[in-house]
Amino acid sequence: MAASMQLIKLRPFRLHSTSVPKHHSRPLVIRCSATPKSYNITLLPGDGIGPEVISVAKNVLNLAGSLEGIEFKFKEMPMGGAALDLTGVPLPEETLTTAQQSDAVLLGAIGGYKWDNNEKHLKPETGLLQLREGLKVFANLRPASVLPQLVDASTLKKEVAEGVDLMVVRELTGGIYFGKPRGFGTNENGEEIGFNTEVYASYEIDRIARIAFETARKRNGKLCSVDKANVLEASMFWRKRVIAIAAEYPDVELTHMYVDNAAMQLVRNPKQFDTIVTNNIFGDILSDEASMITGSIGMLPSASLGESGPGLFEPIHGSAPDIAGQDKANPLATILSAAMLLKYGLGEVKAAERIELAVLDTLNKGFRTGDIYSVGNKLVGCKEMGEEVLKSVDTKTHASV
Ligand SMILES: NC(=O)C1=CN([C@@H]2O[C@H](COP(=O)(O)OP(=O)(O)OC[C@H]3O[C@@H](n4cnc5c(N)ncnc54)[C@H](O)[C@@H]3O)[C@@H](O)[C@H]2O)C=CC1
Ligand SMILES: CC(C)CC(=O)C(=O)O
Ligand SMILES: [Mg+2]
Repeated sequence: MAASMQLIKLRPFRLHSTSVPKHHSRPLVIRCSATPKSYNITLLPGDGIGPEVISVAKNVLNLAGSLEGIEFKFKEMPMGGAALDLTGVPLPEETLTTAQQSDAVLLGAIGGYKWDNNEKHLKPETGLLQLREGLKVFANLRPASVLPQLVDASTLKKEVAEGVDLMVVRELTGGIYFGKPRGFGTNENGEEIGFNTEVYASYEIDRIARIAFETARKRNGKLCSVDKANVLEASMFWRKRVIAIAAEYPDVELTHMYVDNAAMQLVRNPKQFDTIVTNNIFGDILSDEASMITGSIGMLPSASLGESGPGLFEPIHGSAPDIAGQDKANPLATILSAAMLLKYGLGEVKAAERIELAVLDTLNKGFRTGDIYSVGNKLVGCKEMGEEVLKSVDTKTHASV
């Protein structure tokens, strides 16, 4: 297989400042690799399948690193429901401080049935929002590409799915998930209500728009901004700011689409899209939708980056309580998140590519977890999939895949 078939079609970059220079033609490179290389990684396994996929991804990260002369010091901290049970809060101060002081953070997933319906208490999900806010990781990159090995796992017809290669750039620390006022109350008729607020300031839109334009420029120069500017003032403002920032990127073709149409177009003709930029909630929803084009939500990794400090890397899926503890989870999304950690978080591109190639090799050999299984392949569990990827990390190089 050609070495050019990258899982993640974007050169590494680090988000430097809100004022990215005009017509920036070089990748915003991270740190130079100095020897000996040692990195502190905070591991946040969380809940449900989180610990299962983190345990596998940690081993893969460790091996890929060691083969490239990199040492990792891992520190595992409680987060989400596990932390709520242990400490009474979903993001203990020590967890946040450890994460902030590390070189990168790898998260499994949080949440589950056990903590549903506890309106009075903090939810595991509150901890995740606090973590993203605490790390100031406003830019969430969610690549979604259909691998040739998994075309038959896509929910779409072969000819529609083949070759899909998208990047969703999701704003991660603003919008309705963070807007105030929020809460429960009563309306003027005395009826109970729940309410949230969608609010975006210009600096929040400008900085994510610049990241999206930079991303599109490094890919194929096409950016689609998804909003609901026909109805929502926050979206009208979003569109106005994206258009203003577009003046800095005359080489990038900008289009706009309403989110309802985008949801439909994604499954009608996904190849019309390359880079999509959108707000927190629309990006959350559209990336889950895009995952099924690629075969499974168990395949999609993500990188959340800020202007400085450690990045947060996590699969886009949740804690999957329906399959937790059964060794059924697909660990590839988390393994690929570890590759993104190496590439975008640490600038360790070679080690990242080792992981990407190992994933492709494992799929080439026919290993499949249940979510991406098709007849003729070998059905494996989370652990065995991890072991197979480990074997491939050990043996595969660019030349041999
Ligand atoms: N970043 C995070 O930690 C996230 C946490 N959540 C939380 O996770 C809990 C469950 O949420 P759901 O809506 O059920 O979403 P989910 O993503 O956990 O699961 C949705 C469906 O996808 C399947 N699935 C997810 N990951 C998989 C994997 N790696 N391999 C195979 N199948 C997989 C699940 O079995 C389930 O059928 C909730 O408490 C939710 O708030 C949801 C999304 C993100
Ligand atoms: C669990 C939520 C806080 C967010 C979510 O679903 C996501 O980021 O994908
Ligand atoms: Mg989500």
